[in-house]
Amino acid sequence: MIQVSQLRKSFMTPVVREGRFSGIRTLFSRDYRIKEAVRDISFTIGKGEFVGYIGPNGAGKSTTIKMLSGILHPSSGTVYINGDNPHRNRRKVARRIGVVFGQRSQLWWDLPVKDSFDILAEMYKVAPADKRRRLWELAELLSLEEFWQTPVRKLSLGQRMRADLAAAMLHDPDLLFLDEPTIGLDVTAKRNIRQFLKTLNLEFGKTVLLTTHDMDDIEELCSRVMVINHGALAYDGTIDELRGLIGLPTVIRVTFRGTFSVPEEASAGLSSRFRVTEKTRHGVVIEGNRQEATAMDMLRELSQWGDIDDIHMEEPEFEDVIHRIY
Ligand SMILES: Nc1ncnc2c1ncn2[C@@H]1O[C@H](COP(=O)(O)OP(=O)(O)OP(=O)(O)O)[C@@H](O)[C@H]1O
Repeated sequence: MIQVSQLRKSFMTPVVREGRFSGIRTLFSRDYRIKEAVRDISFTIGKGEFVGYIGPNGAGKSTTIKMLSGILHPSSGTVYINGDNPHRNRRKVARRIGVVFGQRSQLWWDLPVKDSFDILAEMYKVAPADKRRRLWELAELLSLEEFWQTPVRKLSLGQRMRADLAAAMLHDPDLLFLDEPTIGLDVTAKRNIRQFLKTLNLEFGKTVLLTTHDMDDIEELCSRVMVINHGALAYDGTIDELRGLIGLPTVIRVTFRGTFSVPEEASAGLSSRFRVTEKTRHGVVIEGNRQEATAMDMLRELSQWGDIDDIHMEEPEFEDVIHRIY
């Protein structure tokens, strides 16, 4: 569905002059600095995937999304959306994709929400019957009626985001690019948006590429995560594999029924599969790396120490994992 090969984008920015009349001198400067915002990125995304695209500020996420949606022209490399080049076949590709930039609205600021949808339906040539049906579905999923007649500038951030998401779906695209759709929202609003995105993906089979700084968005929604850092792809895989690669331990707390005995090599930290970090009268706490031993391996070994009564497992926080990469 999306094929990206050796994608690059460089920006030329004038070198900022210092001293008197620095603004004017910068404006007429012939010295430029090249900023490589995206460097040799390649990936493919299949139909129905929900992929998180994460990275620190300035890593190149928005620049990538702009190239995928045809807003920016790559310096080199190729992008194909369903076999089409989004820059050359911009109109055709635009019909297949929906884009939401959380920081900017695509709705008309002074018009009631309803009017923006009328304009968008015209622009995308959505047939009146389709428009009615989709608006009915979207209004149901995103509770649009409460602000249907309100000018966009008077909407709360959460309402504005719901309206923007609905607007992006009005022409029924199969692919959604979302750039920070939960930015600045409170917990309830975030939950509602995530629920909507889950429904789009699971029930309507939409493919989603999501950029966010909210790791809960990623954990809740994405089966795959791509990490971009300094313009280059640093990781592409599942969240669990990423946890394993980074090597932060999984913590397992076990209590035993009655007596139990910890083998000497485990007490001494000689077991290569995990370490015992705490021992009490009722049980132990162990830490293990899921790359070296699965949770089942660890539990199988623990069950030989005594009669297990209760188990509590804590995966490393995704946030901590991400800090290790950035
Ligand atoms: N039009 C532009 N002209 C010059 N430099 C730009 C332009 N757009 C982006 N950049 C630079 O390219 C780099 C990548 O920017 P981009 O907006 O893609 O990052 P991002 O990962 O989306 O960041 P954030 O998380 O802060 O939104 C940054 O250093 C940015 O300053």
